[in-house]
Amino acid sequence: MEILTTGEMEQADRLAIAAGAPGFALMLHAGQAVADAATDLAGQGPILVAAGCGNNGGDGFVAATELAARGHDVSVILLCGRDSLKGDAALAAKGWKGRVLPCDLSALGSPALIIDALFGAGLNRPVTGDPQAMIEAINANGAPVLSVDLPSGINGTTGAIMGVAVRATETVTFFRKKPAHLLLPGRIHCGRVRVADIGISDVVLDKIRPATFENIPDYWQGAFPVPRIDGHKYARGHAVIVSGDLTSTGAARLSARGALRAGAGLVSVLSPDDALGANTASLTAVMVRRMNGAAGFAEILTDRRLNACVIGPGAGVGEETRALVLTALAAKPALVLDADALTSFADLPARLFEAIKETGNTDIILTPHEGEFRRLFSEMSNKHPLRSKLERVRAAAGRSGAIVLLKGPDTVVASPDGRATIAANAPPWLATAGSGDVLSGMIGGLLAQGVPAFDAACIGVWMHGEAGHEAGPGLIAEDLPEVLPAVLRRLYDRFGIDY
Ligand SMILES: NC(=O)C1=CN([C@@H]2O[C@H](COP(=O)(O)OP(=O)(O)OC[C@H]3O[C@@H](n4cnc5c(N)ncnc54)[C@H](OP(=O)(O)O)[C@@H]3O)[C@@H](O)[C@H]2O)[C@H](O)CC1
Ligand SMILES: [K+]
Repeated sequence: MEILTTGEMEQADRLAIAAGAPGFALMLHAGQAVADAATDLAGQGPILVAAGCGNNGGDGFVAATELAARGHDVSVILLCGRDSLKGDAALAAKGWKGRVLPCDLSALGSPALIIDALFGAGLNRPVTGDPQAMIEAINANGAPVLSVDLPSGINGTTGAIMGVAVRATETVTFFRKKPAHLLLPGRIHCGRVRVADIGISDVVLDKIRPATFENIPDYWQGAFPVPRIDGHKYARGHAVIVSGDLTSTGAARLSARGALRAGAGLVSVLSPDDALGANTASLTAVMVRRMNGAAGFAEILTDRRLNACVIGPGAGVGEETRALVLTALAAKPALVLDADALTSFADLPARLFEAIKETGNTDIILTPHEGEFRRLFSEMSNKHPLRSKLERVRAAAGRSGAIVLLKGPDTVVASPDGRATIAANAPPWLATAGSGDVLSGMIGGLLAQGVPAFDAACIGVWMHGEAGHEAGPGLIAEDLPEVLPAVLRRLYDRFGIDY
């Protein structure tokens, strides 16, 4: 499903109006959708609408009018004088026949529901003064809150808090989600998110051509790899995972198991001499192969059947790992660079990015967490506090020439071609030691099966999140590969694949 920035949403609005849908009709639909959600939340109790001075407030007036017509006890507080309302908002306020209370915090009372219609897409600066006091009072009130379009104070495009923001129980947005409904901290402030149809046709998307999508199976169903009845294990690729030395071999084994469970036909751990014993003693279906430094690695990779490679988990930071990465880049298998493979280039990012661009290989994925991202992409990290995670990852993909996957509760995957996805399905307990190692292996396993890199990254992230839910609280990284069959089974059912 497409995600629209507030600018793109305005464009959708304009295109719909140009195609014959009156702007006020859109507002009427929006207000009705808010009223429907409010009825579900408030039961028969009194409802307070806190309205702002723009069209978000206009939606609030329409909802108030509709709810009163349905027999609810409704009151409205307005941030500004009624006379200062303009356009559709003024029209909506005319339809409201009840009293409008002045912006007095004591007027909030003890409603069964507060409808937050203070600011939506038009928020353009930090919230101060009366609106700030109103938002703080709404948060302190204790009543459930239904936000119109966005929790007031949240920037729709970045998900950032503009000084202070409403904490909603539920948010009703219109036509499509905005980045703030998925990116943190916005997502936390939204509560449940409902997307309402307000009469804008999907045809407008042909003109807007959005490049951001929610990372859900519908988005990548066409790229999802299904083993063929007439296939064999060699048709499902051979992923190789580079192991660290004797002191750190577990990460590569976790990664390898992730690759195998994600469906790679064959998986090998490439092991330095000193770690051969440790690796062979603890692997069964995954094979182990001796690898002596970058020269040995180059020789192994001359076998083109080894079509996907993961470097980074437990690899160690320094010149040796840099050499392995440059060797893999030259050999051109599909490649996941994670953890130490990224940190090894923290002081020489340009060297990595130039090598990536020189290969012409488009199947390269960098999978940093926030710390690794900051080290590798220091020029596009948190210097601009209002630059969103989405924008930072897009910029990093453009700069590096690789797919960049920035992990977190709102994992963003971006491609140098501009496409990006945001995932919202990861449970908090997924943030545990070794979890990222399994993810890199799962993506390697998908690459081995010939899935294009951007899709492999998106599928891997989504399945990893689902595996987190499947294993549940208390999960450790070892659980993740073991619950993948259950995740895959549900996907097969969802896609209608026979098995
Ligand atoms: N897009 C659609 O399809 C539809 C959208 N609807 C609803 O409309 C809002 C967007 O309405 P808009 O009037 O553009 O903006 P807001 O209501 O969010 O904000 C109103 C004005 O508030 C001022 N502002 C901005 N930031 C602050 C601040 N921090 N403190 C005080 N005031 C602020 C700003 O005006 P200025 O002149 O003061 O700059 C805003 O313009 C959308 O979210 C939907 O709810 C339609 O009803 C349905 C179709
Ligand atoms: K709002």
